[in-house]
Amino acid sequence: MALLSVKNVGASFGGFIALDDVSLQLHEGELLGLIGTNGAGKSTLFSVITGYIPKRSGSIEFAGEGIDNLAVHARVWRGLARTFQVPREFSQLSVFDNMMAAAPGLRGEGLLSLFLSPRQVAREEQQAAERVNDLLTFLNLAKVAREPAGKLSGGQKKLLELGRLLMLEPRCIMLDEPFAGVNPVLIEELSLRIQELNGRGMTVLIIEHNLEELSRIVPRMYVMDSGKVIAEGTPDNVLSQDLVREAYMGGVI
Ligand SMILES: Nc1ncnc2c1ncn2[C@@H]1O[C@H](COP(=O)(O)OP(=O)(O)OP(=O)(O)O)[C@@H](O)[C@H]1O
Repeated sequence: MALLSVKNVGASFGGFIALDDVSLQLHEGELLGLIGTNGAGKSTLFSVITGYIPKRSGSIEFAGEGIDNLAVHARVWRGLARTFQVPREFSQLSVFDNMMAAAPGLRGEGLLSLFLSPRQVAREEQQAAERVNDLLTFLNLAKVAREPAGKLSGGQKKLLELGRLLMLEPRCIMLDEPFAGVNPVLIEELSLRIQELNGRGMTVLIIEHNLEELSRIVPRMYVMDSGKVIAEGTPDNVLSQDLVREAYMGGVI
């Protein structure tokens, strides 16, 4: 069954058509790739799915329900969460505090906390801190937990971004170029973590320009060009198609 179903979606910026009749199915538990040349519309599609950019036509369903009218945060509550090409960490805050800031529903400093007992507030924070520590260990970031996030390498920032996403306890994660600006050792690390998450049942959709690494880990991918989906299938099948080879540098992939 499709967890995420994008049907005939169109989107434009002024008169420019960025998405033209795009359809895509992401199955529960799948690890799916989305590739395409610069400006093909991949990030725009992520933004439309997550509600950052309105669509002009078509429909989007998540877990069997239409989400077209939901705001960004309401889509996140349903379990749909994304990263951005450029990580958005709070550079002055520690890695640990960046993770804590992503914890949903912490009421320690909210008005609601006036009606909760201090013990209840402390328990919630304790639970979030335990989750942060578990995730930092999983992501191999425990050793830099007290460092300011701005000091991390490009790859560690991507791992932190993934961690902040996982704090939301999503059902489906959408990663926008997770390997961009990351050294080969950390690409391997990130790749393993993504595969491990998927092995535990997480549904994953990845936009990536590193076709070699992506092809190694995803069983299936879509290809976009000029706002349209031009191919779908296994990496070997897709990357050998003439239309795809033409889109990529006139035939050289
Ligand atoms: N906010 C915007 N306003 C106007 N045009 C935009 C906007 N965002 C994207 N575009 C245009 O829409 C097209 C698709 O952009 P998009 O970022 O979705 O492509 P992409 O496939 O993610 O590319 P890349 O791989 O380079 O990130 C591009 O021509 C881009 O210039």
